[in-house]
Amino acid sequence: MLKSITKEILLHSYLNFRLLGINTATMSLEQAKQVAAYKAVDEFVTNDCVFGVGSGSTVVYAVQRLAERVETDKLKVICIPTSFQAKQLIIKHKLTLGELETNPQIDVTIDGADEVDSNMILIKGGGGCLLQEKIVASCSKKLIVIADYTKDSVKLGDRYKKGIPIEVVPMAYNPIKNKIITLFGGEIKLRSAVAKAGPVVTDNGNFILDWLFPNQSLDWQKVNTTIKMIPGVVETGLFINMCQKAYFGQPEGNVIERSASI
Ligand SMILES: O=C(CO)[C@H](O)[C@H](O)COP(=O)(O)O
Repeated sequence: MLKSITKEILLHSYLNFRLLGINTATMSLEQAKQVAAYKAVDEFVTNDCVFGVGSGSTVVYAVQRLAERVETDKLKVICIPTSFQAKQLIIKHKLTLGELETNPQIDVTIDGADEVDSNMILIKGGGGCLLQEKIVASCSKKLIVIADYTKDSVKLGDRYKKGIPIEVVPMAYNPIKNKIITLFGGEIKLRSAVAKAGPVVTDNGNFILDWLFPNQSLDWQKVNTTIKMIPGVVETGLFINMCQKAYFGQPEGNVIERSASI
């Protein structure tokens, strides 16, 4: 039943995209995000659960699906946001908004990713929400990633070319930048805002550095710990040993799954 509903929704989306004149490549990417999101919600969201809501464009589909399930299946779900965007999505869909103060233990968080390597190490923070995303993930029994096929890689940096986002306290951005380059090499850019002059300011009032790391094999656990020890670094976009399962939506509409080895 659920499968046929999902198929029908996808067919409608396809026809709508065609009518709106959106090209097939765009349609495929959006369709890929949607199928991954719907599958994850259908498999992991249960009645009476506390649900972590990730950030980004793929999560929009997950929240849409959650709202449908809450309505049709009368599910009781408390939603914990990972960003301003996630909070707005929860409010828009009239879902129950919670917070870590009252719900410190989350059953499952569904979030997007910029890249997922073969060891289930994630790069996150392309949308600048890495700090709250990592806090919420760390309070979750399960972190499930939803992504389109372009995020699926063997080695970090194979697919995502914008580097590892690092959230930093504004006054320290320049020394942190120099320290990371001295320690590991590569190049670092202070992320610039698009519709504002100057840098991106995160939901937490910080800056984001994007570290274009050198193309060599790195011990990510060690890299993450070392960077986090630099005074002024708030959080990195490296998510290591946090994600149990990833769903990659494919252009043809199917979903490829990857699980962490335990
Ligand atoms: O980490 C994130 C935001 O900080 C997002 O989850 C990541 O950027 C993926 O976004 P999208 O689903 O739009 O591709």
